[in-house]
Amino acid sequence: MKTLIENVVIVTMKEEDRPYRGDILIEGDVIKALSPHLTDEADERIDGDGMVAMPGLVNAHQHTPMSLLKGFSDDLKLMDWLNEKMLPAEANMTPEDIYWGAKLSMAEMIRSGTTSFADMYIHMNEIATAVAETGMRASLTRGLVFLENDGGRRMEEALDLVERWNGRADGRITTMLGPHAPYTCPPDPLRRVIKLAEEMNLPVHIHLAETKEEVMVIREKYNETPAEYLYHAGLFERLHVLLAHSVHLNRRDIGYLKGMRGGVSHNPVSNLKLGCGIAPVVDMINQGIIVGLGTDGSGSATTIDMFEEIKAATWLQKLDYGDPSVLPARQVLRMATIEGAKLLNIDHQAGTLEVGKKADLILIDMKKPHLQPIHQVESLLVYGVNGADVDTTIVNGKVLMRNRKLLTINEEELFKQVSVRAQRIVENI
Ligand SMILES: N[C@@H](CCSC[C@H]1O[C@@H](n2cnc3c(=O)[nH]cnc32)[C@H](O)[C@@H]1O)C(=O)O
Ligand SMILES: [Zn+2]
Repeated sequence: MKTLIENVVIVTMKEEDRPYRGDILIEGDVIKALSPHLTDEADERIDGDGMVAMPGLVNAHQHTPMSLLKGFSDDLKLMDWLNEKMLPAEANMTPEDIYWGAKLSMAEMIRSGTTSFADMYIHMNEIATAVAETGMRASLTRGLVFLENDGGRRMEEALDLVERWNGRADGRITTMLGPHAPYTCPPDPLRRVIKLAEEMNLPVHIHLAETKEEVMVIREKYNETPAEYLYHAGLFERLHVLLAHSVHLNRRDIGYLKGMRGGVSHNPVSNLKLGCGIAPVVDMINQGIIVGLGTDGSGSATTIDMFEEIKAATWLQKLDYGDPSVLPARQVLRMATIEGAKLLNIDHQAGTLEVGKKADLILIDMKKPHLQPIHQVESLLVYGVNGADVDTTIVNGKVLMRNRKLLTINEEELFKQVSVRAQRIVENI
């Protein structure tokens, strides 16, 4: 199958490239050619006039089934929100609920230009099934909490996910191990997970230093900062690690992360809404730490439109530094694409438009009052575009949305399922 996208403004997101008008040839699941003018025959042609083509966005931190909990308990502090609302609601969720909640998030992500995501949750078999069906690319993790017991069952589920799904769905699914956070993982189980991840050659996905409260709790328990705690457990020695949040890091903490494999998912909308603070994004980047963007679950962020994260990320750093030149448009776009792909360990496949990479790309319709005229495409992509401007979403060479119509998800059925399920889940909370 060959698809030719013609006469489109191409933003490759490669360091050395600048936007240019041209054609893109997709053959099977890969980008076969990118050029100002192609003359190839194709089975399908897409007229790209008035559109911008860019790499699909990478959402580096998600809890997809939490879409069922959006708007249910806003304006609370993180620990109250988590312990009193989210965890009891999660206890009421059946595997089928998880499947539909995950699908709801995927519908929203495809609609707003996200092509891959990193997910940490429960009932991962159902999430993986939804990924296989919707056609997205994902890195999946069973969250591991070791508070009231040794987490044995959770560990078994984590390994079951790896065994069943790593490398599956045409290679679109990969897996990580997911010790949930410093405050839910005591030293012994944390070290066990680290050792296992090293033996199995799996990356690790974990929350870090999201709130001031967390810093206090870890100080009381271990007389360390959360970053020190992970460092001394050996997390940054060999493993590829995806750290979510990393809001409250001091200079020494950033030093511990320096040179690590993997990096940080910055989730500014969730941090803003939960009043967590402003992550030291520019300081981390200056130390060579890779920083990508994520939404966190819709339970906290409400919407999972990565274009909102793009705006929030750059606005926050500009405000924090009192300097509009920090995190310029191009850099924040790279965070949402290639840097995120590095975090998911899929940068050999995704994150830029390049011949030989998988065809994960989006077309953005610029024929809108808020996106005309076009002086600098990259500036408009950051400060102007929102998720609803995405016209077409392609993952692994397959078109998942065209002219804003979803092709792998039946939305009518989806909305029916989620409204009934969402009601039931929160009934007694
Ligand atoms: N609670 C599960 C395991 C963790 S899955 C991932 C967890 O992260 C939780 N979560 C979602 N957003 C956040 C956040 O911002 N910080 C910390 N945890 C979060 C979410 O509610 C979910 O429980 C169990 O008992 O087996
Ligand atoms: Zn999270």
